[in-house]
Amino acid sequence: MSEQTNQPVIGIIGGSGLYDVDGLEDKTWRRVTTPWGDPSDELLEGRLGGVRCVFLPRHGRGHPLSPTHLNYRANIDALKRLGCTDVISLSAVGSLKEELPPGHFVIVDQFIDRSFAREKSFFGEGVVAHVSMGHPVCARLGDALEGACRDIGLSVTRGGTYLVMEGPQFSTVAESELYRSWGCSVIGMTNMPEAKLAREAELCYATVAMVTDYDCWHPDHDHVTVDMIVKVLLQNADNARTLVRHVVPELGKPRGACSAGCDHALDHAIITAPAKRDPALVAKLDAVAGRVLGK
Ligand SMILES: CSC[C@H]1O[C@H](OP(=O)(O)O)[C@H](O)[C@@H]1O
Ligand SMILES: Nc1ncnc2[nH]cnc12
Repeated sequence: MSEQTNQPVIGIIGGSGLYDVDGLEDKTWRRVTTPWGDPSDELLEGRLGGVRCVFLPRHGRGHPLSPTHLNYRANIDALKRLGCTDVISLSAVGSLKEELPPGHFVIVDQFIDRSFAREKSFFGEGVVAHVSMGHPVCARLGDALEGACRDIGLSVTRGGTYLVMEGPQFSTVAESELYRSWGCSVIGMTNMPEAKLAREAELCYATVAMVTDYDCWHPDHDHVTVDMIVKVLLQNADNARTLVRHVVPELGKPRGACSAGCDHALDHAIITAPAKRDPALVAKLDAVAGRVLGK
């Protein structure tokens, strides 16, 4: 029999417009410190349908943090440190395809990372690791999210590529058209390096990309503005909260090891010989890689 994850714990990262979740029992905001610095905010712990979950507002409550200035490593470490096994990313995105209108949800399955001003790995000098990113999204989580969206009647597409831009400015028309020519479905500023770090931390990760606008390429729609995004976000955020209430009890059922292998991503990733490892970095990796490095 496969290894049991007896008690899955569901992490939820709320993006723009999502600074809390409702329906949580026994909830407390908890400050978490990590070796990588401070996460975006306190983390909200509680239970949904008896399942433990942990919510983190990606940009902090009141949205003080821009995509470039998020401490992605601290956010993922904090979720792992609190015992999360699965992470759902809820993110506002622009649409790069006609058939993905505002209000539509996309369970993306690929990313193109064009961010460039961020710390992208927990590893480095003293402990070098290369994890596989061929399939950056946990298909098991994606299945559950797709099923839950359909159950509650949301308009959803399974699969698609999320282009991660650095921002904070929105794209030029030439950039938007370039990403369209690459076949990308949606554009946003936050899901990388988040997904890479989740993989390094052996967390199952999947994104619900919630379309707010048509970016700037569509001849019949105004170019994206924050005002435009916020208007659509309110409805998207309500739908996302319903989705969370629906999917968390499902994901919290006891299960075997992740069928997609996310929880063993470090099995063959670390190349630095034990004798050459930097003890200070090994210590910082206690939550993220304690399973393979020893606590
Ligand atoms: C406020 S609109 C632009 C902002 O919204 C998205 O963030 P998130 O993924 O956290 O919802 C987008 O990536 C930008 O950061
Ligand atoms: N058009 C867009 N570009 C980048 N990030 C976004 N988030 C929401 N809409 C966006």
